Parts: sequence; C-alpha cells; structure tokens
Amino acid sequence: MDQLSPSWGTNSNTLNTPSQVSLNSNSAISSGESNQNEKVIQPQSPNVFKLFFVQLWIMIKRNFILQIRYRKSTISQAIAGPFMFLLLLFILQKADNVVQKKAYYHPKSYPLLGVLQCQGRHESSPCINVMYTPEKHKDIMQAFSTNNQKRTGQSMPLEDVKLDLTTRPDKKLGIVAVPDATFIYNYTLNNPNVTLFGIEFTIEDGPPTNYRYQIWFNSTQTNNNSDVFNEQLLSFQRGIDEAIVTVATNSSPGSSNSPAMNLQLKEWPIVPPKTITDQMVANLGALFFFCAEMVIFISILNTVVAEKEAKLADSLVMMGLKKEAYWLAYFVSNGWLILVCSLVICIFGLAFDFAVFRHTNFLVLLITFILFGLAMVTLAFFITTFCRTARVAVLVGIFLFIIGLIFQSFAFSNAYIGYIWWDKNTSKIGWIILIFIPFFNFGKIFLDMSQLTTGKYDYLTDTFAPGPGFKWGDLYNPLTDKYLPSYDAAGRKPDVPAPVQSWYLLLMNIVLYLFLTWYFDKVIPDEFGTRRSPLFFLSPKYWGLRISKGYTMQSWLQKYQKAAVESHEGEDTDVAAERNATFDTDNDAVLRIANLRKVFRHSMFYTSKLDKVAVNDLCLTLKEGKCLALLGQNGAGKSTSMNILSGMTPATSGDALMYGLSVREDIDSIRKIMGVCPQHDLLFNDLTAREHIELYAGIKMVPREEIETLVNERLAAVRLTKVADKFAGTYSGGMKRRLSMVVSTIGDPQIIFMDEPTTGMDPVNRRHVWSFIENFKRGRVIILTTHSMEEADVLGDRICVMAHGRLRALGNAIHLKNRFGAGYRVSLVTHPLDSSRAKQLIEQQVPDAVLEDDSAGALIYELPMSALPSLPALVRWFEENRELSSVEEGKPMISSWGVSQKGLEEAFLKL
Ligand SMILES: Nc1ncnc2c1ncn2[C@@H]1O[C@H](COP(=O)(O)OP(=O)(O)OP(=O)(O)O)[C@@H](O)[C@H]1O
Repeated sequence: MDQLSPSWGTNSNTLNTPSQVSLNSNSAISSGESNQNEKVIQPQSPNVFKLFFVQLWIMIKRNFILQIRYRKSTISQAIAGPFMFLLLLFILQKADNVVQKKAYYHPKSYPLLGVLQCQGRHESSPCINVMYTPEKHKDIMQAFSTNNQKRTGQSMPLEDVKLDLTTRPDKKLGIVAVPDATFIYNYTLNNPNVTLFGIEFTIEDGPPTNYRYQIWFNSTQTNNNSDVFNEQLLSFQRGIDEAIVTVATNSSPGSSNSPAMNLQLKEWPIVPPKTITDQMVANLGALFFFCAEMVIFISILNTVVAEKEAKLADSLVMMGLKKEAYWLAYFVSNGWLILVCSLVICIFGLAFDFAVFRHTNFLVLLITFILFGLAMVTLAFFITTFCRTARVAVLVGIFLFIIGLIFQSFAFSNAYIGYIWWDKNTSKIGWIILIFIPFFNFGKIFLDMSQLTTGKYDYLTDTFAPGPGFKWGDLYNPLTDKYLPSYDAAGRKPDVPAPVQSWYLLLMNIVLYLFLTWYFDKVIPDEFGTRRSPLFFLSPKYWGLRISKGYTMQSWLQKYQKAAVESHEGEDTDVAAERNATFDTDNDAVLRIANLRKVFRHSMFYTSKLDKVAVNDLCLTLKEGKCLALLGQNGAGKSTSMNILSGMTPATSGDALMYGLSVREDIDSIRKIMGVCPQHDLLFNDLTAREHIELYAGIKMVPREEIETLVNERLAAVRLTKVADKFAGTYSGGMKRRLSMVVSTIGDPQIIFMDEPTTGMDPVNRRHVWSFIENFKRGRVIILTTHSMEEADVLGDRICVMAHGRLRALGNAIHLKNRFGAGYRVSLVTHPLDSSRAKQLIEQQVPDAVLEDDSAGALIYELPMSALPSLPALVRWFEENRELSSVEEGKPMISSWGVSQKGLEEAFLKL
C-alpha cells in the first residue's frame, strides 16, 4: 500500500492514535476472572453531564443552522403565520363592530295580515283551516271568512260537511262546524297536524254582553313552522274579534261600512350601543391563537419524522448521540420559535387594540402563550414516536388540528359553555381526561382573561361596564361571581379554579409529554426492530450505575458455545477452524462474533416457511490492526451482519464481543468506540461537509481546538476540500460516499463498520480512500463489505466470503486464491470448424487442462497448479504453430490466444 500513501500526513495524531479509549490487557470492568489475552476497552467516560451538554449544544447549533437555512419556513412558523391569524381576527372584530353599531336601529312597522290557508305535509295536502263549535255562531264565522278573504285573497268558506272522529279530510276544508269541544279535542288527537285552528264559543244566549271564546292552536306547527312570532294566531284572534263586532253591530261583512280592525306591528327601536365590545376576540380568540401555534406543531411533526424516516436520527444515535440531547435540542430550538411566535401574538394583539391584550398584564399574556406553545411542541414530540413516515405524521397533525378547531369552537365559544367543564360541581371524569390536552387548559385561562378585560354592555341601562383588567395578582384568585355566567334562574354561578391552575396544568403537559416522548422513543420498536424493554429504566445499567458487566469472557464464551450448533455439515475446514477459534480463550482477537443469527420473521406471531434466515450462525474473530473484508453476492447477509454488529438490528441469537463489550449488553458503550459508514449515505442535505464533520465531532466529544485541524485533514484525505462549504445535497454519489466514509472515522473510533464504502467512486478517488483506510486501521479494527474483489484484495487482511447467511470461506487473499482460485487460464480463438482439432492438440500438450468453456470456437481452459510445469511448453507451442492453417483457406487455425493467472474473483465465483 505504500505506493498509495497520500500527501495528507499519515503521521497525524488524530489519524493514527485512537484517543477516546484506554486499553487494558486485562479487564478493567469485568468483575470476574479474565484471560490474559483479552484486550478490553474501557470507553473513556467523559463526565456524563459534560457529554450531555456538549451534545446538546452541538445539536442546538445544528438545528439553528437548519432553521436559518430554511428561513422562509422558520419565519412563516414564528412570525408570518401568527400574524396572519391575528390579522384575520382583527378583520372579523372590525366587521363585528360595524354589525354592533347598526344593530336594530328604528325598524319599520308592518300590517298584520289575515289567516293564510292551512298546509298539510305538502302544500296540496288535505287539512282543515278552522273547526268551530257551537254551530249557532255560524254568522260570526261567516263574517270572519268574508273579512279574511278580503285581506288575504284566499277563500276559506264555511263547509257543509259532517266530520267523524277517525276520518281525515280528503281535500282542503275551510271552516267546519263540529258538535262540541270534546269533538275538537278527540279529533285532533286522532288526526294530528290536520287542523290549523279550533274555536269554542261560550257566549250566553240573549243580547250578548260578554263575549267569550277559546282558541286551539298548534304552537310548533303554526303555519308550517314559519310563524315564529305567532302572527297567524294574532291574526285569527283579530279576525274573530272583528267578526264579533260586525255581527254585534248588524253590519254587512265585507261592505264599506263594516267595522275593521287594522293592526300595525312594529318592533322596539334600539339605540346602537355607545361602546362597542370586543366580543369577537373574547369568543374566538382561543380558537385563533390555537391556530397560530399549530403551524409550529405541524412543522415539528413533519421535520422530526422525516428525519426518522431518512434514518438520519439513527445515524446520529449510532455515532453516540444521546437521544435525551436530541429531544432537548429540538425542545430548545422550537422553544425559541415559540417565544418569537408568542411575542408576535402579544405585540400584534396590542397593535390591533384587542381589549384582552390591552387590559391584561403583558407578562401574564406572554407566559400563557409560551406555556401553551411549549405544551403543543412536546405533544408533537410525543406523536412523532408513533409515526414512521412524515406523510402519516402530517396527516395525524392535520387530524388533530381539525379536532382542536372543533373542540375550541365548541368548548370555548362562550363563557357559559367554557366554564361548565371547569365547574367543580360538574362531573370530574371529563375534566380529568381533558386536562391532558394543552388547548383545553389554554382555553380556560384565556376565558378568565377575556371575562376580566372585555367588559359588558347593559342594554337595559345603555351603559358599558369595562372589565377591571387582568393583573398579575388575579392569577391566584378565582374569578368573582360578577364575572361568571349564571347557570340557572336562581343565578347559580360555577365554582371555578384560579387562573394560575391552567399554568400548572400546561407545565404538567410539558413535563408529561417530554417524559412520554423519552419513554416511547425507547420502547417502540424502530424500523429495524430495535427497542428497549418496557422496564428499561429499572436497570441500573441504563443509568450508568453498573459497576460489574455481569459477565466475564469465560462466562460469555461458555454461554454462546453452549448455544452453538453442533454439526455444520459440509462446512469448509477454515470456517470450522474459525468456529473453534472463536471459543478459544487463548485467541487474542478483539472482535469475536459467536453464533450470530438473524431471522426476519414473516409474522410476529408464528414461524413460517417465509421466514428469512439472513445470518446463519456466524462465527468470526478479528485481531487489532486488521481489516476484515466481507464478500458475498447480493442478499448474502453482509449488511445484516454489519447492522447487528453496529447495534442497528437486534440479533435473533448469538452475540459479538468487541474489546470485551457485548453487542447485546453494552451497545451504548460500544457506540462510544464505534464508527459506522452505512450502505446508504445518511447525510443532511442542507449541511456542508464541514458542518457534518463539526456535528459528528461534537457528538464524539472531539476537543474543540482539534476540530478545525480534523476537518481540514479528513476532507483533504478524501479530496473534498474544494467542496467543504457546499451543501451535501448538491454532491455527486461518489462525493457523498467519501463524506460518509470520513464521518465514520470521526472521534477516532476503535471499530469501524463500512458497508460498501467505495460504491460509486471513480478509480482515482477509490484509491485515495483505500489508502486512507489502510493507514487508519492501525491500532483499530475495520470491517467492511464490498463487491469489489480488488478492494477486498487490497484492504482485507482477512477476507470472508458469505453466501445464504453462512460463512463459506475465509483467510487472506493469497490463501483464498491458492485454495479456490489458484492456477492459470488459457484462452484461444479458433474458427468453429477448427475447434475440435485445436482441442485435440491442446490436450496433447497439457493433459491436465480442463475445458471450461467452448462457445463458437472460443475455448477457455483451466490449468490447475499441477499443470504448471507444462505451461512454458504450451506457450512455446502457440508461438511455433502460428502458421497452422485453418480449414478456411488463407486463415490461421488459432487467430489469437492468451494466458492469465487466476485471482480472487475466480475464487469468489467458484465459491
Ligand atoms: N428488514 C428485512 N426484512 C426481511 N428480510 C430482510 C430484511 N433485511 C434484509 N432481509 C433479507 O435478508 C437477506 C440478507 O440481506 P442483506 O441486506 O444482509 O444482504 P447483503 O449481503 O448485504 O446484500 P447486498 O450486497 O445486496 O447489500 C436478503 O435476502 C434480504 O432480502
């Protein structure tokens, strides 16, 4: 590899010396006995708090850079969005003010009409206009009919029919005489909604001095429900009175001198209120401010889940990022957005002169909006733990938004409904459920504020009583009865808690959802099925309190040796020897993979033929300073093995020990000494190469003063210096790969996993990367997968060939070539008709030659090592017999020939 040595200073400290770990020749953390050969690592445990705060800081910085990069989105979330909602509220409020000013100003009077024709279910349905009794007052009804027709133009004649109790009319009837009041009563019971009016006269015989009658009417069905003020009833009564006067004065109904009662109706004039109230803001404010903060809520769902979907969050965790720092950084970077958003709401609320804002203590307003915003932020975090794709997350967000809109507009549309939920005398169950919804708690305190600030207009006295305002001290006192709505005629007021309780509940929401996010993020399986036990927090190890590892090398070996599959029929001898070496305590390997197995289950609940055994009892060891190259066709199980070793996928059985740390038990510690270059580039499109290295260097706790040198050195090593400040999203495939490769080496990890690190690179850059890897592996362990035989040949101190999840062969390149690919290949081209003669001649020269291919005269022979002595004679024979003529006249029998040495590729193909 010396010829590949690059010019970027291989003697650099950061490149050659793993600085994050200390190595011991025997266990420093094992409690039990340990073998002398075991090289155990004690990941330097920087102060846990320091690590946390450094990672937190670097993540906040990253989020901040991205917020600046996406400045349009950031501004629309924190400033433009809230402003738009406030502006809309302002416009609505102004429109409402105009309506309030014009309210009922001097309405016009209008005449009372006559009684209109009855209507059944349909306009033409049979019905009876009037039933009257006794029949002797026919003259009054006749006068009524005549006057009414004059007023309405509709005929309502006296009918000459006899009704019986059960028969409905078969046409529209005008005025019908019936036997008595009992008949009216029973008929309408038997035939509901048929008769418009009934009238029973009780006028004494003789000269009438006392006119008495009773009108029957249907209060809900009066004139098909359209007569809400009962003008028809009034009209009927007026018609009857008019008819009585007509009869009493012996006038001729309908004639010009008959008495007429012409009634005019007019509503009271109302003076417009002197003071316009901010009722619109009081009623709809909670809804609009909820919408203003929902923009950030939905953006969080999208951003966080998109990052999860692209596996960028996994990549950060693989490089050792604490998830606590990840979430807290998001909390902080969204927290400042909420702060700006709350300030915008408060400032524009004042600018738009909303009474709630004008008369409420500014700090109370600001803190309320901040707490509400933060509670919504943490609720969004919690939801992201259940979503795997950004599309689903945004749909969930929109769904919640709609629910919130409906809820806010129903639950807090006015004080009367709003306070029902908070009244200590109503059932607690609903309240207990609802206090976990931030907008419910926000709605209450906003209601308190508007009750104390909006003021009330009293129409009776035409006076406006302004609210006393909401001062800081009002937080701690429940609203007095004066500002609470009455719940019954007796004036019962709701018994509601002090406004500050909403703050406490919002704080509870923030803490609760942060906690639930932290918990569910760990226990809900990710895409690879990795998750912690639901009771992980009970384990002292989680809290870094374990003094003993709980296993020693011996116990670990015993455990996995016991579980080893006894017989592996047809297993290659090298593979079998490796299996034994894995459990050999004298082996000084720093990486031991013991019976590693991964089955991808088709169903969660049962085993099936469709289950896929991706890795099948893999046993492997590797010494320090070595590079292991994993070869194998597509689907052989290489990436799955790498994913298990890097802690991304849980193994079905088996384990691996790296520097004395178990993948199953100590993945958090392993991550401190591990670097991963995954198969697919996990890069942030909107960060530059320099920012990537700075980010991961921060996560890996590289001292700040070394970062600059590290960035320059590593980018130069993979020839990315010129594009160091360009966004990774603009890179070509090969450039992205080189950056991913460099990222995996940050923090000088002891173990590096590289899944096809040079895919898509041109030959020049590939050689630079090889040379980088070759120099970097000193004192470390590198495991890489590749499809390039050349790469495996150049880099692999050990080469393993995998097929169908199993190890098929292993050893260094020379060993594999000798075992599976040794020998030479002779190829010659003849005329097809000459091929059998050529075959004869060749086989005479080299009897051991094996014909590998014969297609249309192109012959390929394999020469085993035993045939090597005959090779010079064969070459001489080719030279000497150039002139052998073909069956085709004028042409040589052998038009061309060649001899080549077989290599790793042949070995691979053979395997
Ligand atoms: N999440 C999964 N669910 C089900 N089967 C899987 C899953 N991941 C991998 N497999 C299967 O496991 C087998 C091994 O896959 P793996 O990706 O490890 O192969 P590989 O050797 O890395 O292939 P390549 O060279 O194409 O990357 C394949 O048959 C694959 O289909």
